[in-house]
Amino acid sequence: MRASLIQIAVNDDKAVESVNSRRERVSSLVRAEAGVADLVVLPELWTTGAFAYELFSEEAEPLEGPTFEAMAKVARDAGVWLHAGSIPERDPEGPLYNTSLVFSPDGELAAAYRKIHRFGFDKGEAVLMGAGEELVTVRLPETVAGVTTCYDLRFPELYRGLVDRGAQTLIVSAGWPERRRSHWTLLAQARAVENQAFVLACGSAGTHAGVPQAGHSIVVDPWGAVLAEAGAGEEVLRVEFDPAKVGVTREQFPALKDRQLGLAAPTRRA
Ligand SMILES: O=C(O)CCC(=O)C(=O)O
Repeated sequence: MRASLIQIAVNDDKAVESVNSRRERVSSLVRAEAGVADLVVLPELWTTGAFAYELFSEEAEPLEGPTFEAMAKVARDAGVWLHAGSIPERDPEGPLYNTSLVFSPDGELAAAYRKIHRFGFDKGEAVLMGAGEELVTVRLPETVAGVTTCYDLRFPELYRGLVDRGAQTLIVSAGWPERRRSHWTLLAQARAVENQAFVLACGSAGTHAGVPQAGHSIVVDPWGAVLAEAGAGEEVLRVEFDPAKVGVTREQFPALKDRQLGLAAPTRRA
């Protein structure tokens, strides 16, 4: 399977690049992967920038808004599976959500995932957006992918839940800050090793509301080996991997079978 992770540089200054111009630029970048990739992955909140909190409400869209339309079209044009990163979604009945969209090569919505773990503790996304409640997997041609977003990467129980639903590839779409880049790399490898799954983690470049982004999108195999890693700037990270390696790894080193499921339920909060 051939995957392209497009590590978009987001500048939240609209005088430098408007949301519309970025949508067009990203569409061209995805279109350029026609014939090169089976799956394309984009970062979290690339229309606004993950830390440009004041833009969330201003640029929020209904699920089937302009980004949905543009990404559905470009998935079809390019003939690729497209994880189109996430949008600030305005639910007419409720709050904003940080919602990832996955399209099939015929431009149909294959999955929508509302980020479960919101970042910011008592500010930012954690207060401006609602929390998703549903784990989401999507069946791709050669693998089942679990869909996750940025801060989710710190919560291993989410990934175990996805594995229990059949996930063999774990996709992380992120706007991870440079300040904690070492955590990003370490956690991506940890999620791959402990779940014996591929991890495709697509970050963002640039600076969002004064927060420099880590970039360093990374693809890790089920043994924890880094197959590809991007630098800090805008880049298309291309990788080819064999999804069958998940089954082989799980069979040859069957650690997942030794889980003690009775330990999983938390008894208290830290
Ligand atoms: O967990 C982190 O260090 C970064 C998380 C984050 O930036 C996000 O979820 O938007």
